[in-house]
Amino acid sequence: MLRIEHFSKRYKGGKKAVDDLNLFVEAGDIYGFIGHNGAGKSTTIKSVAGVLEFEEGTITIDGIDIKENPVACKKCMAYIPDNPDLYEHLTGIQYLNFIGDIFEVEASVRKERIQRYGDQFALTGALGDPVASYSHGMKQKLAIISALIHEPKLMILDEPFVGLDPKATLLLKNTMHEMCRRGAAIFFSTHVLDVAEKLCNKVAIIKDGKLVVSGEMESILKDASLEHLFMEVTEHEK
Ligand SMILES: Nc1ncnc2c1ncn2[C@@H]1O[C@H](COP(=O)(O)OP(=O)(O)OP(=O)(O)O)[C@@H](O)[C@H]1O
Repeated sequence: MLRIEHFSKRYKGGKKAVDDLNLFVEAGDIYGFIGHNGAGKSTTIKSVAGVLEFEEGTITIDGIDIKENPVACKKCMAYIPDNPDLYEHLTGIQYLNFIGDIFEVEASVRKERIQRYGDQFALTGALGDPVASYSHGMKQKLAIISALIHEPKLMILDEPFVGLDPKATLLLKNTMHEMCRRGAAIFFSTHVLDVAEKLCNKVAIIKDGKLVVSGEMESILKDASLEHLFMEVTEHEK
């Protein structure tokens, strides 16, 4: 579903933020991406989402190259940044309809999904209010609902659990499972290692722009915890 091959990114005047990264996410995967602050997670995620240019390597989504055909890639994925920049002057429902228009989701299908996800995430009552009046968690929920409107094959999320209340956290986890059961794939960054350990079937650890561990959670961890492994590889490995 997502193939990142020999991907490197250098910001102007800086060292490589990501260096020769190879990572493969398959349909049905919930793939966690972890690393210290500044390790290169957001840089990778933004490049996959097609919002950051890069010079080295290839990224394909469902077999489509993000550089060659960014629009086709964006049609089959959803990206939720760590701090969603929503249109504050719109109401929640206007925003969802705007996203529905962009992704050409048919009106009756859209209505049903907005109702279902709005109810699930307890946001239906606030959809008539301007986004500017939402709390951080409400904006996160709106961004999640907008991502689900077109049933993406790949969902990419940067720190999705920050700011969500326990109920919304559980709902998001359930939604991720549900998406994967119908053959979609999820790739997300997080600092919450116990959530990643329980939720993900695969994990990758990045350190100073380089991948240090990746693969099936069970075979990587053996009897250790993800926290233990993370500390071991990020503190000791050069
Ligand atoms: N716009 C930018 N211009 C220059 N350097 C940048 C820019 N964005 C990120 N960097 C640098 O690239 C490296 C990787 O940053 P990135 O944001 O990808 O890390 P991260 O793993 O997402 O960190 P965090 O967990 O703090 O969000 C860091 O050294 C950072 O300083």
